[in-house]
Amino acid sequence: MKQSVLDVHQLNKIYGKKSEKQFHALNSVSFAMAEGEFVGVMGPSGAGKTTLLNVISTLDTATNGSVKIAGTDITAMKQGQLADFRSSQLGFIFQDFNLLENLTVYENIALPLSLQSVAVRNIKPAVESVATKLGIEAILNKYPVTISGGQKQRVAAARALVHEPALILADEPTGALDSKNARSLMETMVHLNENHGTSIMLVTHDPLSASYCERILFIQDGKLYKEIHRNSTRSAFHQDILDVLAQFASPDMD
Ligand SMILES: Nc1ncnc2c1ncn2[C@@H]1O[C@H](COP(=O)(O)OP(=O)(O)OP(=O)(O)O)[C@@H](O)[C@H]1O
Repeated sequence: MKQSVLDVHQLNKIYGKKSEKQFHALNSVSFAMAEGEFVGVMGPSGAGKTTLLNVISTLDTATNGSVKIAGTDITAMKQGQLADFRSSQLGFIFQDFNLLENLTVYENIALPLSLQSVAVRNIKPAVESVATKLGIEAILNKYPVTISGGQKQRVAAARALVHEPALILADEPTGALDSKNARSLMETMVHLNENHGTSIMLVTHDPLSASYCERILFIQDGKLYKEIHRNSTRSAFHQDILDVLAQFASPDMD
C-alpha cells in the first residue's frame, strides 16, 4: 500500500477567543491522501476550504486535531521548525502568481533553493530539470512582464516544484487564467502527477478544473460532506461534480 502524504485527523478550527463570539470553521475533519494522489477540495463559499488549506500549509494553527505531512505531525511543531518544514516539504501555487518582476524566470524558479542555501552548482540542474518538465526552458532568461499569463502560471508551478516538496498545495490556480491557459495549467498538473508522482491538493470553485483530479472532497459548514472518485472519463467526472454542487444549492439537502 502507498504511504500517506497527508493525514488529517479530527481537525477542528474555532475562530475567536472563549470570551468572544466563536465560529467553528472546521468540525472534526478527517481524511488521508496517498502519495502521488491528485485531490480536489470543493464546497460553497464560507465552507472552510481556505481554513483547511491554511492549517495544512502551516500558515494557521488548528484548535485541535492533527495534520501529518509525509509522516511528520505539524500540529506539534514550533514556529521556527514550521518555517523550515514549509520551505522544504511544501510547494504553493496561488491564483496571483507572486512572481518577482525584477528577477528573471530562472531566478524566480531558483528562489526556494537560494532561500534554503542550496549550493549554486546544484541550483542550475534543478531549475533546468523542472523547466523542462513544464515546457518553459526557452523563457528562462525572460522577465515576468514579457511572458503570457499561462507561462507565468507555469513558472509559478516550477517554483513550487523545484525543491521537490512532498506535497503541492494549489489554491484557485486557474482563477486568473482564460479558459485556454486554465486547461493548459490543469493538463500540466495532471502530467506532473501522472509522470512524476507529484502529490497535489487543489482547492477550487471551478468544476472544470476539479474534473482533472482523481478524487474530490466536498466541504460544507466545516464538515466533510461527501467524497467522489473519478471512475471513467473526465467529462463524466465533470458531470458528477456538477451533480454534487447542485445538491449544495438545494434547500432540502440533508
Ligand atoms: N479570522 C477569522 N475569524 C473569524 N471567522 C473567520 C475567520 N476566517 C474565516 N472565518 C469564517 O470561517 C468560515 C470559513 O471560512 P473560509 O475562508 O475557510 O471559507 P472558504 O470555504 O474558503 O470560502 P471561500 O470559498 O469564500 O473562499 C467562514 O464563515 C468565515 O467567515
